[in-house]
Amino acid sequence: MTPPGDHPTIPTRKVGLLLVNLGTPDAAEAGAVRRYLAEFLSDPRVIEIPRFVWKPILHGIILRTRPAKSAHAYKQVWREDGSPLAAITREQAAALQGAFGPDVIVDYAMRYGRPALGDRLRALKAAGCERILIAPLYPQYCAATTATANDAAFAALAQMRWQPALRTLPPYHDDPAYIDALKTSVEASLAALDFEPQAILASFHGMPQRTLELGDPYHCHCQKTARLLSEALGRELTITFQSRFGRAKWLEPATDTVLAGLPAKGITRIALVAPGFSADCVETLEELSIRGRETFVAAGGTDFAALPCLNASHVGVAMLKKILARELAGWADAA
Ligand SMILES: C=CC1=C(C)c2cc3[nH]c(cc4nc(cc5[nH]c(cc1n2)c(C)c5CCC(=O)O)C(CCC(=O)O)=C4C)c(C)c3C=C
Ligand SMILES: [Fe+2]
Ligand SMILES: [Fe+2]
Repeated sequence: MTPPGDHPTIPTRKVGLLLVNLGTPDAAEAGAVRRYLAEFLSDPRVIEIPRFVWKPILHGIILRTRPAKSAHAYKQVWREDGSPLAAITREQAAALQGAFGPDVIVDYAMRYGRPALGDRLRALKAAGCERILIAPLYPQYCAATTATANDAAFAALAQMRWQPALRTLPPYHDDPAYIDALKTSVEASLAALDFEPQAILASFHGMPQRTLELGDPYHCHCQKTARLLSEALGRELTITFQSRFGRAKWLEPATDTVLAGLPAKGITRIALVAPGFSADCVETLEELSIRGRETFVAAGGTDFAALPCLNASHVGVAMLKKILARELAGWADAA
């Protein structure tokens, strides 16, 4: 039977896989950084204080002072193809295209900035995806990252008459495939160094201490990843938390404080790994690799190496393929 003229077109059935990362400015310029920070830091999942207290601070102080400082940081790590975080996430999506068979369309989005999560979700739906796996690429669950990415996906669905079925990637902080990929990557990076580190630091993005008390599992997930990675490597790891923001108490010990204190304890040769970041970004390339090194050397350190994240490396992509294939089970078989 021919459908009536106003009947919606029904595209071929597909499955969508949307990789999601935090977000990043469109350019390493104060204006673009201000737009990005305004969106990011207005998210109540990120800043958990009453809006009437936070808004004047954000608009009266932070957005007047921070963009220029952050733009300077972004300028130092910016690539020809854009922000490292967006460029690497794009590479990860490209490397996974076709990995789950011809009926799975792989795309990527940013929670803040572009490509916008809602836009890419609607594009997958328009391409015929009746089932979509949202994959926030955060190994350790955190309300400020994982939950807000999922919130944005559900908010986009709330606007749809004909919704796709949705799955979300659970945290993978203790997944053997993830720990194994980290171990392989860290061992290869260590083998390429021209010095023998006396200590390895595992630096995770920090969070306000209060979020731990409110029940966020992030701190425990970081501890477990570090313990499992340390066991896999057969050597001790010192866990630290970086990127402190604002005046509240954040998780400790702080990466910069530890870096400044190690040489006085006779530790002058170190390697630093950032297992919580699935892609290198301003927080690893500028805060750790550039400023972290400066802090360590100024305190008397002699040898410093910030190891690369898993990124779109062979082991990194193989790990993503494994954990994503499991979440796509019943929807699509890995090719
Ligand atoms: C209160 C502020 C912040 C919280 C909470 C927070 C949590 C959090 N962030 C990441 C991962 C990333 N953060 C990145 C940048 C970044 N983070 C904050 C603040 C908070 N993050 C700011 C202000 C910025 C921007 C950079 C700057 O101005 O210093 C990035 C990199 C983005 C990029 O463009 O490269 C990532 C990735 C996690 C995992 C997390 C909670 C666990
Ligand atoms: Fe952050
Ligand atoms: Fe930072």
